Amino acid sequence: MAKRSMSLLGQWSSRVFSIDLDKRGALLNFALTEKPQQAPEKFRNIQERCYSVLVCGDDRIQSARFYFGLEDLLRNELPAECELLPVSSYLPHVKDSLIRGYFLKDASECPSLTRRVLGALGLSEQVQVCSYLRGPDGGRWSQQLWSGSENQNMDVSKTCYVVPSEEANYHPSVLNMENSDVFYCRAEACKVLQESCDIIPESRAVLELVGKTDASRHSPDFPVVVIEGLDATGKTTMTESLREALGARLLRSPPQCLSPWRAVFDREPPLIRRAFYALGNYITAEQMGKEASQAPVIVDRYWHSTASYAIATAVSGPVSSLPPEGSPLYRWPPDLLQPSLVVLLTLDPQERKRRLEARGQGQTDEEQELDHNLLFRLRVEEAYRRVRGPACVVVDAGPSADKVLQQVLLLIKEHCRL
Ligand SMILES: Nc1ncnc2c1ncn2[C@@H]1O[C@H](COP(=O)(O)OP(=O)(O)OP(=O)(O)O)[C@@H](O)[C@H]1O
Ligand SMILES: Nc1ccn([C@@H]2O[C@H](COP(=O)(O)O)[C@@H](O)[C@H]2O)c(=O)n1
Repeated sequence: MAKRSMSLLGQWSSRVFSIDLDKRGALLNFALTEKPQQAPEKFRNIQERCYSVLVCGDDRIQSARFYFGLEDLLRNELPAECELLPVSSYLPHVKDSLIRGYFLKDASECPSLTRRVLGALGLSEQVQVCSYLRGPDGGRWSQQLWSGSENQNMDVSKTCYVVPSEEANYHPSVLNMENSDVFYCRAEACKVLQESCDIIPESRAVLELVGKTDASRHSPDFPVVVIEGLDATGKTTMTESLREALGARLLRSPPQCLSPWRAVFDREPPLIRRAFYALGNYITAEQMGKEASQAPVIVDRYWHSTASYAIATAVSGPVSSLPPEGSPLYRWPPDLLQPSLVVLLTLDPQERKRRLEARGQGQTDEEQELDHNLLFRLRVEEAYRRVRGPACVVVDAGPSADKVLQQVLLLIKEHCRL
């Protein structure tokens, strides 16, 4: 079978498959071998009819969009008794080797419907379907790669056996984060939007706004202070108070000029959405450079937000599934202007919820996720603390607005020449 995706799949039998059993970090890992083997103990209670659907087309924009819509597509087409679990397949320690998809446990009365749906999917350029069979003794599990023919024939030459695999000491998504979730230079983020111009015409308008000058080495005359934090931690209150107290200019990232297109990019998969926010920082940086030649500048969100949300969303589970502290994934993009000080406002979750409710505004999907998923909130906050260049200074935003303001003013006095 000469499916174009085989180049991406690499050596089939060297791959590890990692099934995300829940959002709490329970990963079931298995590898493949060409010799028949007993199945891992953990697989004994998985029912007979299982499949994996991996998205592995060569066009990264199309693949990202296809994967983004795949869960809905499968839920709409498959019998309701099919359980869907996110699955990643990767070559251990090989950067950019990760392929995503879904692992499917079919408990329906109608196996032929499931096979028909998967057979049709397998014809697509973007998808690789496998089924898993229990051997006659019940102990062996084999994986068959589908040939992609209309009859859902299996390519028997691609049969492999499932064996347990060691748990990786980081989440598999870490392998593909650079230039998929986090962009460490303007050119890489621009490339994504350039590649998406045909399907997202708004990309052109964004690219036109991104300047080309490298202001990173220019040291502004006045201090630039960034205020970061989860939603409702008091960033707006703080940035407006600081503007008044210091006679400062107030900027935000993403900048106002991107507002008309933000909702469009918020509906796109991480690859495109994160590239948009990365570019927002470069536009804000240009504004910072100009404004800081005349007065102090206060910025509501900047690089720490972009990197932390992206990293924390790409992995699942507890804080330990984040890239380890000191990982280059927490570095500052060398071509992005560095602020003089970054303050991270933190808040007890209950108080944050109380303030959100008191404010009574609608929540974005990601805000709702923060509410429902304490682990996600913890990951974002920990990622904030790990980003370097400069590292953030953590301030408890629990006390009264005036007390928190006084504390931040003190920090500005300590860290910046005014
Ligand atoms: N120190 C404080 N004590 C009590 N309430 C506060 C304090 N700071 C801000 N608030 C209130 O909490 C709510 C959220 O604050 P604010 O809008 O400044 O947060 P934010 O971080 O900018 O939120 P978002 O990122 O969602 O826009 C507002 O109603 C604000 O008046
Ligand atoms: N510099 C930034 C700013 C924001 N984001 C993303 O936007 C969401 C939060 O924005 P709010 O307007 O609600 O404060 C957050 O989910 C981030 O994903 C970003 O990436 N970079």
